Amino acid sequence: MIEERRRVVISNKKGIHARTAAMITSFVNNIRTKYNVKLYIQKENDESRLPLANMLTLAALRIKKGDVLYVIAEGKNGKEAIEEISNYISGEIDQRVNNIDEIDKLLEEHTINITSELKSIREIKNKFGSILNHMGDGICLMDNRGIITYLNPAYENIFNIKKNDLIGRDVKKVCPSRPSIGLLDTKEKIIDILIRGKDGKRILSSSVPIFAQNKFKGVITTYKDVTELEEVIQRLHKAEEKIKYYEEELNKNNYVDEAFNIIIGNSSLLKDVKRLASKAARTSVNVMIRGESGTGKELVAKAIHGASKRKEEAFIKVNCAAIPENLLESELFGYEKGAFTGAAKRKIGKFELANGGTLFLDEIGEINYNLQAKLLRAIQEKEIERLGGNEVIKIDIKIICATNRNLEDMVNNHEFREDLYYRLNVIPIVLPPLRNRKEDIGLLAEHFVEKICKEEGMDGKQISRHVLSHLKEYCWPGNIRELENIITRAITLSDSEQIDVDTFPSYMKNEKRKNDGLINFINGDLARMEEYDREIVRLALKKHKSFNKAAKALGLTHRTISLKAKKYNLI
Ligand SMILES: Nc1ncnc2c1ncn2[C@@H]1O[C@H](COP(=O)(O)OP(=O)(O)OP(=O)(O)O)[C@@H](O)[C@H]1O
Repeated sequence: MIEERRRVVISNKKGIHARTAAMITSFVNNIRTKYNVKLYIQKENDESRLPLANMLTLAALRIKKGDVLYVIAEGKNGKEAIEEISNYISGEIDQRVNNIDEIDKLLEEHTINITSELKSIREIKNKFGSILNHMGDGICLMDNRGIITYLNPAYENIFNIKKNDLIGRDVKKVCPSRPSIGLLDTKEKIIDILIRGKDGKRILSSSVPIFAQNKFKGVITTYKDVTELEEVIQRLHKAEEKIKYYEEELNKNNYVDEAFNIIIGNSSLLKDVKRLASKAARTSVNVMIRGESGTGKELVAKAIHGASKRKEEAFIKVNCAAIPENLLESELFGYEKGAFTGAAKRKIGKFELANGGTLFLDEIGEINYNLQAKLLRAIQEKEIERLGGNEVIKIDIKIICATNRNLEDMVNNHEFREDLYYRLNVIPIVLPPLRNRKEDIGLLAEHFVEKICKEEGMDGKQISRHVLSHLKEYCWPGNIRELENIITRAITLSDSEQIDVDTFPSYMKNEKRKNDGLINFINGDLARMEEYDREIVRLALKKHKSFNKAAKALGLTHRTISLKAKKYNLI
């Protein structure tokens, strides 16, 4: 874009007042049309240029005689345009009045324009005023010297102060710690600075500099009261911490150490056992494992040891039923050479061997009454003496006991010491019999097939659903040990890859028939409600062979019975 500029010294006696401005504007308008240019004016020592189109703009510059102006033209014919304008305004403009009517008309038009512009400016001012007055954030305006020029009602609320006490005053004196003061020098915005009100309120302040025509005019600052928000955030943090704590606690409760992976089964009963046993492993207290023979008591004891901090130390098992009564004491506590006839050399007892580790006392119910007292003392005092010796040996042992006997009855019959009972029964873990967790039979059977095939060096044999359903129907008086035996036998006797039902012992088949009865199917014991539910659904499906008919027979919906069949693994 071609730009021309020309320096003009004003020689008009009265400078450029309203009438002169009107005359210039009228002249300039003709020039603009004649040469098709854009025209500007700029006062000397002023950076901003103004469009030369409006008499108001011109008059507002208050140009006096002798002032210097630059006339600027943009456009192809700018040179000619500037020439004519410069000549016009550099002379005695007032003497050029030849048509006073035209000038008056011009002035009248401008007066109308001014009035309507003023009106719209006033409207804008009112709108902004009302917006600022109703804003939730506090607003403070100060000029370029730091004099407070405006405060809105929200500001008064946030700082609990009357605006009249501050307006017109120097911010550095009345609010010396305000971050916005820094802007008077830096003229750079600052965002989201947290300040504190006198009453402890937390207030977020952001300040931006105001520029008009590149001149720094002042600062506008907004203040947001975030006290409540902060409190909510703090409450939220606290709630999050609590949730984290509860989650950790829950995880601790649900956590099962991987040492328990040796225990196969996914039934909810077994999961409960694993969770409790895993917890017991993390403590130093004694554990009593109860359950029928072959339910996995020893396996659980080993897993507890494996999950405890003693896992690198010894796990010593004593089967109290397998050792003759008169030998059990020396087996447990050891003896010195010559302690009794036949004691040719010193023998270290199981307590000493287990020191630092775990002592598993299986069949604890078989210990005689006298030995129970010695056992109690050793556990209580945490020390033992070898038979025939007088050296006191400190022991640090986790005791895990197991029994399938009814210890409570034994206590009542004075066959088992009550004090020892309470000492050992700190965390009782009850292993459910296999018949009460038939959901586990599938997993266990597959586990044993794989294990036995590996041990016997056989190719992988398989168990069909048909065989599995046979296994599930049996009541398993010998529990998992029996299941393992039957699978070993079946694998050995089956000629084909598939394990055959014919290889099952005949008592199993007879038992199956016996168990078709409802209430008696668990050796006369009562089972959990769920087990009966499962049995009823199983029998109904077996008899009716369709969900619809079975549901009708039991007075259930098709959906309910199919859900139950799925839940109980019957399909
Ligand atoms: N959940 C299980 N997963 C895998 N194997 C198991 C499980 N429960 C038991 N067994 C196996 O079954 C057999 C019997 O288990 P264990 O000796 O632990 O039972 P027990 O209750 O101590 O028996 P008893 O009262 O007769 O001493 C073992 O070979 C064991 O490995």
